[in-house]
Amino acid sequence: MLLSLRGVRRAYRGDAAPFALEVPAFDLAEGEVLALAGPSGSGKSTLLMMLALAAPPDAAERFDFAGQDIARHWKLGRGDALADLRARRIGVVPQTGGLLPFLTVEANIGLTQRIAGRTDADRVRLLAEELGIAAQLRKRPAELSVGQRQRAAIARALAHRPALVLADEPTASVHPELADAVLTLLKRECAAAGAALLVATHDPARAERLGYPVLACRTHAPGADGIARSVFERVLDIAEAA
Ligand SMILES: Nc1ncnc2c1ncn2[C@@H]1O[C@H](COP(=O)(O)OP(=O)(O)OP(=O)(O)O)[C@@H](O)[C@H]1O
Repeated sequence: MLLSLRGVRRAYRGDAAPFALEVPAFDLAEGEVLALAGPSGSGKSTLLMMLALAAPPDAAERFDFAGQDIARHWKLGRGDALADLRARRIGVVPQTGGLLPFLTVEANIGLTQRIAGRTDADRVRLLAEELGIAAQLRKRPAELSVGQRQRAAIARALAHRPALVLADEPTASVHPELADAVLTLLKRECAAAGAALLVATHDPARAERLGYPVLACRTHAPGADGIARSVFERVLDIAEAA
């Protein structure tokens, strides 16, 4: 199993609208694809940030990723181990590309490789070809169309051969035909690279139509304690689910 979480929780407290994300159980196998669906404010980004090892859980009975005990790393303050895992094993596709404006498209795509200490110019070119942006490699991001930027962001997320790609609403800022293309390319490239893929989306119907299994969260209005809750749950072990 690439990712296995049990009894994980992350909460935002404070007087105004406290919120808790609860993950009683969540499994994702190597190379698996999944769309995470839920209304605005249901905690999709919070879950992705935690899975990107960028935000700690408040509680975690188990949080394993790529054979490592993430709950223990957080508990021991092993920021170096978390950063190293993030750099080598995780790719992120942000909502609007997130490319660095002062680097060429080629350097932007190669950035994840440089951070992971694994440069491979051939792979950068191959990904750019597969994603139809090979002619754009010498340009800066501002000289690309929105769709080309999103494709460059997909290439960058995969350039260092991560085990897991996380995409937070990667189609939120593109028009509908392009949204289909982005989701299709993302799935195809992750499959080709053997990477697992998690995509947060407002639009589960589109994801489903394009062949993504969809995990919908359960949302609960604030109870007596005033805390709104969202629950993401998915168990792959049949014995455990029974
Ligand atoms: N830094 C923060 N401090 C306090 N509350 C926060 C913080 N970040 C998010 N929240 C709250 O946590 C809840 C979940 O937010 P999150 O961004 O994870 O939802 P989302 O499903 O990704 O929403 P959207 O689809 O609109 O992007 C929301 O109620 C939000 O107001």
